[in-house]
Amino acid sequence: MAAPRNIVQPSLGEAVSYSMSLSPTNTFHSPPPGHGSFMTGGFDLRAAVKQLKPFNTEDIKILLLENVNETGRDMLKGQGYQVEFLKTSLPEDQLIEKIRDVHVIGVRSKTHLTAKVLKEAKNLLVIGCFCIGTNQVDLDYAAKQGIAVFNSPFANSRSVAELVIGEIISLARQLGDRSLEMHRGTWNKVSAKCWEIRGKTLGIVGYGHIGSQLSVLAEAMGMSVIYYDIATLMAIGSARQVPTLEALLEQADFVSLHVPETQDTANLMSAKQFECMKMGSYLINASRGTVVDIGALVKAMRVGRVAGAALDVYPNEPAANGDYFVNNLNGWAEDLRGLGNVILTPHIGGSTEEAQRAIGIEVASALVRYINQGTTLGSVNLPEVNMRSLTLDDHEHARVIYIHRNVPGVLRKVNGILADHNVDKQISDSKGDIAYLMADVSNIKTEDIKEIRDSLDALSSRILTRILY
Ligand SMILES: NC(=O)C1=CN([C@@H]2O[C@H](COP(=O)(O)OP(=O)(O)OC[C@H]3O[C@@H](n4cnc5c(N)ncnc54)[C@H](O)[C@@H]3O)[C@@H](O)[C@H]2O)C=CC1
Ligand SMILES: O=C(O)C(=O)COP(=O)(O)O
Repeated sequence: MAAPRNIVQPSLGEAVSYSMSLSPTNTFHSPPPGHGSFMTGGFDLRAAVKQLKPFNTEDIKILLLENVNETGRDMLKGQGYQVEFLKTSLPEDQLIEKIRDVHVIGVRSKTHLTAKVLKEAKNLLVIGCFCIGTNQVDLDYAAKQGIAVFNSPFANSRSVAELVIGEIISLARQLGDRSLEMHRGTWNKVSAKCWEIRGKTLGIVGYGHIGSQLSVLAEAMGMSVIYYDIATLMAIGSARQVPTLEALLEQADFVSLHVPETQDTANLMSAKQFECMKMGSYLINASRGTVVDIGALVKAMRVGRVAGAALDVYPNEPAANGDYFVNNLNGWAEDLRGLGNVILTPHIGGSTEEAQRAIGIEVASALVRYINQGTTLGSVNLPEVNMRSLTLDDHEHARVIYIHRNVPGVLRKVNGILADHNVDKQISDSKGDIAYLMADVSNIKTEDIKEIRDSLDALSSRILTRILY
């Protein structure tokens, strides 16, 4: 395990603690519980974050990859941070080179922040996933380094659900093929094996944010909805949960996958599962490429078990736009391209103006709150800790943040260090092996801050110490 770290000023190349002063004009108030949206219960997070204006924000270096929306970019730049923006992801060697220098990185689904990459990120405080999925980040490793990870849990769910509705109709009517034929100059008017979707059964695998949203839209189109999920979940409308994946596959005319990428969902749809599907049924995958065994899908289509498929996601997606589908997918790409009624899209499920704008605001807001206030609300890998804002009209206040291993006796030691100071408020929580403590201390002198920091740094439980003042 890498040595514990303070926040390092990268230009110095040596480990020095990072401190941040907060402007007396700061009027930010922490959001109420029920986070997750930038507008929560009448609380306008965008307006609140706008008012945050800490000193020295220009010391914070941020790298934004994969064309993060300008709403997010603008919000971060508005804080005074140094923001470098790239439209694409980066190959691993270039990513490692760049990540060494930054305090914050913003990515989408293509950038793999593995333990190997994060090991080099000595200054990294926080990762923003400007998307739903967080499978591209080694969340455990990040937590063990005291690096918080935030995402946007549902800002693009509707966009994905709408795309799937479009694909269900497109597959049922063979729209992709008819359009391609017309582009090539061929008029081919057919009705054989073209269907209405009204009255057909949609089987949704994974009934979370996207699956349940899709359920509502599909019922409105006259479909019957069944779903399979590892959790027992409340059915929306007239939808019905079925006990097994096989039960769903045996009944559904259309199967749509909405599970996360996990060990359990790898090749969830393989030869055995395709055999359970109804003859002439359809498959849609807008979840993750690893969920479907492409070779097995091709074979199931060749024997007519699957009459059409729409794929938005693939194993090993490329870092940038360009040639991809040649000699890819373990050699199955050519087969897939040669099949009729297959809709192939380049991972565009969440790519709408609405979704990207909302994600930009939501994730950038979480980053600003974390950088400036230490608030972990919405973090996917650290305990969620929220404390009302620092008292900002008095410079003799400091916020102590101590991320540590969750072992016995830490609070006694930390409170021993803080014992002679005036602790206004304090909160601590843990998630597995990692614990997060915040304490606001008043009437404190600069030399006291250094002493507190040095003492906390000396504790064997320490992962990361930050002091904001
Ligand atoms: N194509 C695209 O552009 C997009 C793709 N996605 C993908 O869609 C996935 C789902 O997104 P959400 O609905 O927001 O996630 P969610 O977390 O709200 O729902 C996922 C559901 O899958 C269930 N699940 C997990 N493992 C399962 C298994 N082995 N079998 C059956 N059910 C299982 C969970 O219990 C949960 O109810 C994301 O993880 C992401 O990978 C998300 C957004 C855009
Ligand atoms: O939100 C997600 O998980 C997605 O799959 C969308 O990814 P993207 O932001 O388009 O790289």
